[in-house]
Amino acid sequence: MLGRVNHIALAVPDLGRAVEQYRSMLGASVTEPEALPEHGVRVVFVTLSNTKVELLEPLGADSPISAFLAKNPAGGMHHICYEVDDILSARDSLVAAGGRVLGDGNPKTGAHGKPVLFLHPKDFFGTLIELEQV
Ligand SMILES: CC[C@@H](C(=O)O)C(=O)SCCNC(=O)CCNC(=O)[C@H](O)C(C)(C)COP(=O)(O)OP(=O)(O)OC[C@H]1O[C@@H](n2cnc3c(N)ncnc32)[C@H](O)[C@@H]1OP(=O)(O)O
Ligand SMILES: [Co+2]
Repeated sequence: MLGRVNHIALAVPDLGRAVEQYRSMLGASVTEPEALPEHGVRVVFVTLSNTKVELLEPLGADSPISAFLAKNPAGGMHHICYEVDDILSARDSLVAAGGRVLGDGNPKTGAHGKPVLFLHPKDFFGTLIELEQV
């Protein structure tokens, strides 16, 4: 079912400071910030030769990353995103195996304009998983 690692996401308390730090201290190539109200985040991507690092800052009162940042005020690793060929078939086989798909179970359009779903971290050893159809 799983393909490549599409991205690893870090929740950060201050996106501007995180971008500056990645650029100045690590010499990283970082995309311009984008607000994604449907996901409750502002996001940039650090582009690497083999994958991407997604930096996330809360957007709006109901951001899904606010509780995580309250528990981890300095920021931290928030999720890992795996690519799948067919997200609906991946969802259906996960649910049949007893996995929990978050939200209403229907894919949303993610940061790359592709369908995404999230899987409960308690089903995967404390790691939130995002699936992205490529
Ligand atoms: C940019 C768009 C898109 C993309 O295309 O890449 C994105 O990546 S958007 C990223 C943000 N969106 C999401 O995270 C959506 C899915 N997330 C959720 O539905 C919720 O955040 C959650 C995972 C269900 C947690 O909900 P919350 O209300 O925060 O519940 P709790 O705080 O009670 O947490 C329950 C339990 O789970 C632990 N937890 C929470 N978040 C994580 C995490 N990221 N990694 C590991 N564990 C996590 C939390 O600590 C609680 O555990 P206990 O304290 O032991 O009960
Ligand atoms: Co993501």
